[in-house]
Amino acid sequence: MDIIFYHPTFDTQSWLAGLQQQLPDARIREWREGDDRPADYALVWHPPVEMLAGRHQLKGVFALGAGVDSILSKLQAYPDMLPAGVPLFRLEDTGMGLQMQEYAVSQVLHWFRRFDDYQAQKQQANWQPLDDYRREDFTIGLLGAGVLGRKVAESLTAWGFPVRCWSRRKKDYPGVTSFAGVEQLSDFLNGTRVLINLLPNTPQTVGIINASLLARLADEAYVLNLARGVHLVEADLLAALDSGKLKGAMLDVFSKEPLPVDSPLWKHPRVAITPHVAAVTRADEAMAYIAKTIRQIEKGETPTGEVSLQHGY
Ligand SMILES: NC(=O)C1=CN([C@@H]2O[C@H](COP(=O)(O)OP(=O)(O)OC[C@H]3O[C@@H](n4cnc5c(N)ncnc54)[C@H](OP(=O)(O)O)[C@@H]3O)[C@@H](O)[C@H]2O)C=CC1
Ligand SMILES: O=C(O)C(=O)CO
Repeated sequence: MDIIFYHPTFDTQSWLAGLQQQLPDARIREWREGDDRPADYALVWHPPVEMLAGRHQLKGVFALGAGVDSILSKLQAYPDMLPAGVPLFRLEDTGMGLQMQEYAVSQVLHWFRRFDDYQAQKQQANWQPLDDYRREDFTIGLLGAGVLGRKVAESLTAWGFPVRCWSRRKKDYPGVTSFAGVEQLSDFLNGTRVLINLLPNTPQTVGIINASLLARLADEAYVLNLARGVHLVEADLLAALDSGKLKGAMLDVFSKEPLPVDSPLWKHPRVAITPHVAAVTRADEAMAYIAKTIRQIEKGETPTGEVSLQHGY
């Protein structure tokens, strides 16, 4: 079996070596411009169109991340990039679930224990105990309840917070109230104090966190965007912070990355920023997952993790 690999920033040699250990019988090579030799599988991130176009013999393409929006948007522009019938897989969790849990739990607790207020008081040398927040007033709402959203929901129910989720299809997760579809979005938002976004970037979800959505959250709400920058209308977020509707926001992803130095988000006292690091691809776990999936395909089994081109995630 032949496998081609392309990632613009990963350490290609260590990936090739690691994959070889997982799949000792495979011939694995870095794809370089002009390489049109046969391949059974392609492992990619931001692939050049010519890497995949015309490769009808591929048995699978693996995105080296959880979100496939960059590949699918390229596919919109170049529909022949992924030959018809070739399945596209993405990374399901592979260590990202735990990272998302760490991020979400630490920030929710930061807001719940009012560390943002105490930090502001510290600037004024102000020694002033504040009223505790109550868990029942701190409902967490997860936009997106897939592989990562579910993990984050689990970690927050474990801390005793009321947790609800919103997805396309209804969920039955222990301790989590499920809302599904656009018709239940308002009910989901009503009373949500901390909104955590883990949706995929699709035509239906772009710009979903906008002024009208923010207005429906509980007062003094918080927003944690862990998914994609295009989900959030940054100007609407700033307006909601300045009006007092929102108390704080923590953003890992931005409509333009790196976030431009002149973005007002950098200077806003109630916006915290991380540079798209909420959950990164863990090489060992990703390689083990890809190898397992390839073995399943080779045995004629149906693995999970295939992207629905119809739904865009
Ligand atoms: N910041 C970072 O470092 C990282 C960000 N990400 C982002 O997180 C996203 C989520 O990842 P993951 O959990 O693995 O993805 P999944 O595909 O497993 O989950 C997506 C969830 O969104 C729901 N959904 C999709 N479209 C809609 C819609 N139109 N209306 C309502 N719900 C919808 C799905 O509903 P249903 O369950 O019904 O299908 C599902 O619950 C990725 O797409 C990526 O963009 C991922 C990794 C790292
Ligand atoms: O895997 C993804 O989709 C990411 O955003 C990684 O940072």
